[in-house]
Amino acid sequence: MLPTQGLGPVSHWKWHTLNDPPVLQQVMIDTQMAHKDPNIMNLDPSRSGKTRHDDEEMLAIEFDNFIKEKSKKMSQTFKPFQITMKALKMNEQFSLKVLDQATVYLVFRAGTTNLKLNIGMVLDPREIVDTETSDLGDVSNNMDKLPARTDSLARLQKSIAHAQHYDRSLTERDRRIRRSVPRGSADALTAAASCPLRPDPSGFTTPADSYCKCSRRPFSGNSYQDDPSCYVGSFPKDFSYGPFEQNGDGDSTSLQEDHKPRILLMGLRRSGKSSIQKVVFHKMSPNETLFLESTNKIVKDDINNSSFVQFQIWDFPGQIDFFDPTFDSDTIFGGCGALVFVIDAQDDYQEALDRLHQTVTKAYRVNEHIKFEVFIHKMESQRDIHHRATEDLAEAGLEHVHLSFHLTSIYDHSIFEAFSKVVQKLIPQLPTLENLLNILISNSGIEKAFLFDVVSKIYIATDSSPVDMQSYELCCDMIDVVIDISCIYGLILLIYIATDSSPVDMQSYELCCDMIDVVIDISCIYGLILLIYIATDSSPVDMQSYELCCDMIDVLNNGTVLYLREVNKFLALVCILREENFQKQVFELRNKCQNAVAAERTRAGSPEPLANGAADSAGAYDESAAGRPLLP
Ligand SMILES: Nc1nc2c(ncn2[C@@H]2O[C@H](COP(=O)(O)OP(=O)(O)OP(=O)(O)O)[C@@H](O)[C@H]2O)c(=O)[nH]1
Repeated sequence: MLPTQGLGPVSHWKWHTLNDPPVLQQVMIDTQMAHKDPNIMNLDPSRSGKTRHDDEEMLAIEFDNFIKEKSKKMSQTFKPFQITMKALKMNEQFSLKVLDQATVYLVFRAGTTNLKLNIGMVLDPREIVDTETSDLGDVSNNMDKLPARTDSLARLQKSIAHAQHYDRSLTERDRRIRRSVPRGSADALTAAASCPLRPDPSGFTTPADSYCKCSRRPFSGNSYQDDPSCYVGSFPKDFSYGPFEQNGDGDSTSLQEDHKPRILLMGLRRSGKSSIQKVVFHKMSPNETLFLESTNKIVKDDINNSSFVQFQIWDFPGQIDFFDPTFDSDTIFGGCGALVFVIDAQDDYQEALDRLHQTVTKAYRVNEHIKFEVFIHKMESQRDIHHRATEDLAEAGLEHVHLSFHLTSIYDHSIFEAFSKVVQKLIPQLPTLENLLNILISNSGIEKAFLFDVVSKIYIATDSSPVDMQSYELCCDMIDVVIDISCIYGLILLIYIATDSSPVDMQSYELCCDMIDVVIDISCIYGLILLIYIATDSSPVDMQSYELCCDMIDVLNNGTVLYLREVNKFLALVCILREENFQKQVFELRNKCQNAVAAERTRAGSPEPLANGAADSAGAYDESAAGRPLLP
């Protein structure tokens, strides 16, 4: 407590047991007031301008007492005690009212203003050694104990932990963003943000122009030169395909005109067709699908905004009747690439199997090239369904018709995985893409590479190594994080750090700083690089991203790096690789960049940076960083 002039020298109340009156003690060592707030100091006019000189002898005595008191406290066993209610006037405005350990009111009264703050808490006596300097945030109390005794305590603990983490990360972010001395890397970031991925295809660029055009500010939507509508560097948050188009079943003109691959969603009523479509392509959360109304006409959805995923999905009503004369099976099945039949495995599926059989035979007669995909949806009893469905077809003489079965649920990533496979079969470039990814991983130490459609999170292609669900989920989570963060901050570059609660060590921190520099350097030349580097705990940018990252941490705490590179507005390459391989790649890439810059300068006949400051990639490239080892 800060005394006023009338009260005496610097002193504080010491309150050892709540049943004894607190004792006012003079403070010799100013432990609590290392950073004096001038505003508070001004409240005491008697001390203005004066500095208190410490009395060496008194300090020595107090220090000695302090040690003795501390050791006594440490050996002492605390016993729980009953508290008698107490009120204590501290000064003219403040008073304290103690009801029990958890209810201690600090009351402020000034005129008609009356404020009350509960500062009580139940402390764990085994952990409190020093009551003098403990801060509320420093001591653990009953609420910190895990596992929490009740759900509400658990929620409270989670919120507190989140809030503390959030607070720490904000401070950390602030510290990093508001550097007092501008650094080269900040300029590099500006330059990188304005750098197109590819040189101007028109060819009318000077050598100096060919890498960067930095007329744009980093946080605005940057564009490809060949596609002004494409953003580089930040996926918009409200990322989705165009409006959900609802054409009635009579719209046959547009059916014939449209040559995009068509995917039909069929199945019994309430099997989950519309939910699948909404969750995968319209970002609906699974819980919201509970409120979906039954579909009563064919709903056509154009998935056409993406560079690769261009098709239509037709969602059929569950009760569709193939024998109805208005059902034009030639038009419907004729232009169909894939037919996804959804079976609700939680329901009695005999009827669904009958309908599957009926649908496949009808469709096959019209179009032999249809890919038949069966989603065994909502559950795991796929074996029986699989067996009986193929048996039924064989009995009808259609044993050569191939059905691909997928176990799906909208409540996990399985529905995205299954849809990825459906879409991949419709992409003519798939073998080339797979080949390229195979070449990429065999030359780079990458363990798994996915080419993602970032909107739907279905993957267009992957290398030929098996896909495990966990890696796929990780990559999906990463896309979510990147979309969240890039749209909040418009940053093109991110080193994202998260792990368990182990302390941050300086070495990993410095390593991350180095990596930021390196990636900025590279992105100056190669355009956009988005990177999530999981290394240590710090700096989540927002709660949602933090939670997503937490999910990833469980898997990625063993030196694995997730790497995302935006290919264009809708496509991203996401790779999983070992940390040491990543270091190697980054290092090699950096050397290549350095050589490229040097070659470009020689070609331009200019030993100086190509253009000034942030407006030029070469200028922004920090050469002193090039020879610096990545690892401290
Ligand atoms: N448990 C579970 N429920 C799901 C899943 N997918 C969808 N559902 C639920 O199934 C119900 C029916 O979903 P819809 O998408 O309306 O089914 P539909 O096949 O389009 O139905 P119709 O339009 O009548 O043909 C909804 O309550 C969904 O929440 C899933 O994977 N698991």
